[in-house]
Amino acid sequence: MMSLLQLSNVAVAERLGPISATVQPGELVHLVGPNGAGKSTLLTRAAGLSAGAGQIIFEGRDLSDWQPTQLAHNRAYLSQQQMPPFSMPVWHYLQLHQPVSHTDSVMLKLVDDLGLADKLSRGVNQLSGGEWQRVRLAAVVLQIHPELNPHGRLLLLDEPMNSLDVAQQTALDRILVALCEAGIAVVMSSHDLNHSLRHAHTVWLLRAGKMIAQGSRDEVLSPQHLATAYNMHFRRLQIEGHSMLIAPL
Ligand SMILES: Nc1ncnc2c1ncn2[C@@H]1O[C@H](COP(=O)(O)OP(=O)(O)OP(=O)(O)O)[C@@H](O)[C@H]1O
Repeated sequence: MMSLLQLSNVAVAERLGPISATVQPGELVHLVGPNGAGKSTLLTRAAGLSAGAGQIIFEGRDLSDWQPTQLAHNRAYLSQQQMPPFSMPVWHYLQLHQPVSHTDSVMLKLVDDLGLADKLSRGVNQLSGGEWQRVRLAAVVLQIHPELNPHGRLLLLDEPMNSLDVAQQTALDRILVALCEAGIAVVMSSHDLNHSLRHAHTVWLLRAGKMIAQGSRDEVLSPQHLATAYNMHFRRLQIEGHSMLIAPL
């Protein structure tokens, strides 16, 4: 089977690489590693938003051959959170990002699932940090939503759980699971190792720009690999059928 996304010796100056990895349709990849490991650099490169060495094949075509407008139909990218430097109502911001021009039932359901129904007429610069993060998430999900866009394939998310409370994190988890079940691949960075240990299909562990382990969550999030990445000696326990990582004090 052809991979959806294939990274071959991808590198960015001395900050990242060489990284080789593949992503399959419907796969949920968690990108983990210490601050400065290169997670954001890898995501922007995979999104086609920065240049560097190596090759990226997306849907069978070299990423550098894609036009930006075409790419926007097939993949969506969420950068790390910044508060908006502009003002517009939430509903308008969301309409700008969805592939259909009318207010669609998919948008209304997503807005409801993310607890934004009573914020639609609020200005985007008058939201709390977590509310603005949920609006940004709704926008990128709409961009590639399988019910609105037949071309949507890939969602790249840089620390999507930032600023979300635990209920909102769970709501987002459900949305991501449903997207993966519909065949969308998700690659997201995260600092919550226990969340990755529970939800990721695949984990890529980066340290100092290098991929030090990639594979199933159980293999990659082992105390041995984590000691190499973080220089910390985690313990892994089984609690009510779930694996959990306990950090040393
Ligand atoms: N614009 C830039 N120019 C030069 N170096 C940069 C730039 N942005 C980031 N870096 C460096 O590249 C390396 C990787 O940074 P990156 O932001 O990709 O890490 P990260 O894993 O996403 O970190 P964090 O967990 O802190 O968000 C770091 O050493 C960082 O200092």
